[in-house]
Amino acid sequence: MTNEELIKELRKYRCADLSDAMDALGLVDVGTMDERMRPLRPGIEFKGFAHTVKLYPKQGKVKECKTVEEWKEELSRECNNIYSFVDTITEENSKDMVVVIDMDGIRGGLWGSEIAMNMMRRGIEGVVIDGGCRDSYETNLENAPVFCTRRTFTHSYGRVQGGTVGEVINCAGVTVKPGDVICADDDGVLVIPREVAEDVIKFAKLQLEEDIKTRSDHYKALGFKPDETLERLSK
Ligand SMILES: O=C([O-])CC(=O)C(=O)O
Ligand SMILES: [Mg+2]
Repeated sequence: MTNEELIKELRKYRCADLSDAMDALGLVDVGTMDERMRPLRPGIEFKGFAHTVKLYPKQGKVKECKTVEEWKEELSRECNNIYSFVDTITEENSKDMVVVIDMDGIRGGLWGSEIAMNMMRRGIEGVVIDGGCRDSYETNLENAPVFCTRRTFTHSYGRVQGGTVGEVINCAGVTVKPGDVICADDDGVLVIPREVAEDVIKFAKLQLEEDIKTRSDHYKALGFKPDETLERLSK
C-alpha cells in the first residue's frame, strides 16, 4: 500500500477502532498518548504522518529589557531560535503531515493564533504538542487543527529553546518516529508505527463494521434519525 492509499483508508476509522486493532495485534497502549493531550475544541479530527520536532527547556536567566526597542530585538532573536523548525515545513512537503512537538510538557504557549494560520497556509493536517497553546479563542475561530497538553497565555520566550527536527521523540508518553501515523480525534491521540499500520486496518474494519451495524439497530429501535458517522466506511 502506498502512503497515500494507507492514509485514505485509515481516515475512515475512529481512534477507538484503531486502538482496538492495536490491542488485537498485542500492542496494548503502545501508541496511546497521555490523556492530557486534548483537542483545542470538540470535533477536531485528523490523520497524517509525523514530522517530529524536539524543543528544549530554556536554561539560564533571560535578559531584562530597558526599552521597547531592546525587547523587540531580544524577542525576535529568541523567536528565530525557538521557531527555526518552521522553515522545515513547506507547501511542497506538508501533504498529509502532522507536526508532532516534544517540548517536555513545558507551559510556554508555542502555538498561538498566528502560527496556527501560518501552518494552515503551509498545508499541514494538524499539530500535536506536548506543551502549550495560547490565543485559544482566536485559534478556535480559525478552525485550526491543534492538540496540546496545556492551554496558557504565556509565550514560549524564556521558557523554551530550539532543538532538532526529524528525530525520534517522546510526545505525551509515546515514542514517535518520523513517518509514524498520527491519529487524532475527540478521544485523544494514537500513534501507529508505519510498519504495523496495514495490519491495523484489517482489524479496525471489523470493529467499525460491527459498531455501525449495532448502532444502526439502536437508532431504528429508538426511532432517531441516524447520525452521519454511520456512513464513515463508505467515504
Ligand atoms: O507569537 C508567538 O510566538 C505565539 C503566538 O502567540 C502566536 O502564534 O499567535
Ligand atoms: Mg499570538
